[in-house]
Amino acid sequence: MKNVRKYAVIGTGAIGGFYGAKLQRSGIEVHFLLHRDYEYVKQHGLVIESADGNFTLPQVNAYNDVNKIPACDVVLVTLKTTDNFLLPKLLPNLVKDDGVVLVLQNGLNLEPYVADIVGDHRVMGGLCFICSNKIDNGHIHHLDYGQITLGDYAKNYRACGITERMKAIAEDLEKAEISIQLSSDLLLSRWKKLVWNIPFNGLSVVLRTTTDEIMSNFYTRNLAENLMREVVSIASVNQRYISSEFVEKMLIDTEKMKPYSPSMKLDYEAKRPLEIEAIFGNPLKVAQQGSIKAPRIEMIYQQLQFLDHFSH
Ligand SMILES: NC(=O)C1=CN([C@@H]2O[C@H](COP(=O)(O)OP(=O)(O)OC[C@H]3O[C@@H](n4cnc5c(N)ncnc54)[C@H](OP(=O)(O)O)[C@@H]3O)[C@@H](O)[C@H]2O)C=CC1
Ligand SMILES: CC(C)(CO)C(=O)C(=O)O
Repeated sequence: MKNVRKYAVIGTGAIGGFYGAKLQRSGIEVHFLLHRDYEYVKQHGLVIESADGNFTLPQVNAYNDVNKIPACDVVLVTLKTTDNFLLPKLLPNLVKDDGVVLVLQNGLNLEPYVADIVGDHRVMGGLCFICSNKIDNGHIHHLDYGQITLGDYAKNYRACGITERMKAIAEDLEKAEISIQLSSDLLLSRWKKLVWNIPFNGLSVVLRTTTDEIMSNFYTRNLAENLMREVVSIASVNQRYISSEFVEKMLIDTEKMKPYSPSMKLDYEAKRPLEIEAIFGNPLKVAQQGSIKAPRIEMIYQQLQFLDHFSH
């Protein structure tokens, strides 16, 4: 991988717009693929209203055709996972031979899907701990947090330690004032994130509520904890082991969080498709493979399917 890296952002929304804009602000060359607000962003650029300080980029490299973007060293995938069916068309010519596709989405088994398109050696994953929303054309509202946990990918999610290319990308992101943690085991990090996303993304939609209300009620706090424990038992099918202390910490951290609507709740309110398969369906497939019972997750999966079917 070269010393000076060129980035592409596939999906200039809440997280792609935010991280991409920070990278460009730090002096890195970034190319943004846009969708409905392409004309607007081409003319006016991006506005980032952020808890870390507001800033504007009056000019960005905006595209509505992936074929016009030059081949890049790092391609950030920041579409909703419900749009991942687009990736076989978007990725092959965009990533350089020695480049990587960095999958920044929520969910499980996203990297193997991308690896089938670009090869196992050109994939990396990242877990975003950020509260952000795209509120208008070219306008991102970043509310809180922002750290990315980066992990390299190898076939079947073999843990690959801290690689040189991870360090190189982390350096770019840190220079752009994005906080980074390096994970030596991407699959373990994905399961740990699901310990949070499965209860809170699911319950906030099904119960039309926010994290603080879930945590303040005896019954829903218990339900969240039991959902977390189901996630932990499914992870063991992948030989990834998560301690009870980790579950406890997640609960305590969530209690301390400002009241929040997770990304799936924002999607539901905006009548956008819900990321059910990536966050619930794929973990449930692993449960099935390992003959693990996860009745609460399964029920939320079924309820979400119902809500998603009638909401857009
Ligand atoms: N938002 C958050 O705080 C967090 C999000 N995540 C995860 O990050 C991922 C991205 O989520 P988020 O940023 O919120 O999603 P957004 O919906 O804000 O962003 C996705 C972007 O993809 C664009 N897009 C859709 N179709 C196309 C297309 N055909 N070509 C080009 N661009 C397209 C959309 O454009 P348009 O709107 O014009 O269609 C939109 O701007 C998800 O997996 C989510 O779970 C993880 C942690 C926190
Ligand atoms: C954990 C959280 C809230 C952001 O870090 C998230 O993943 C989401 O909103 O889906």
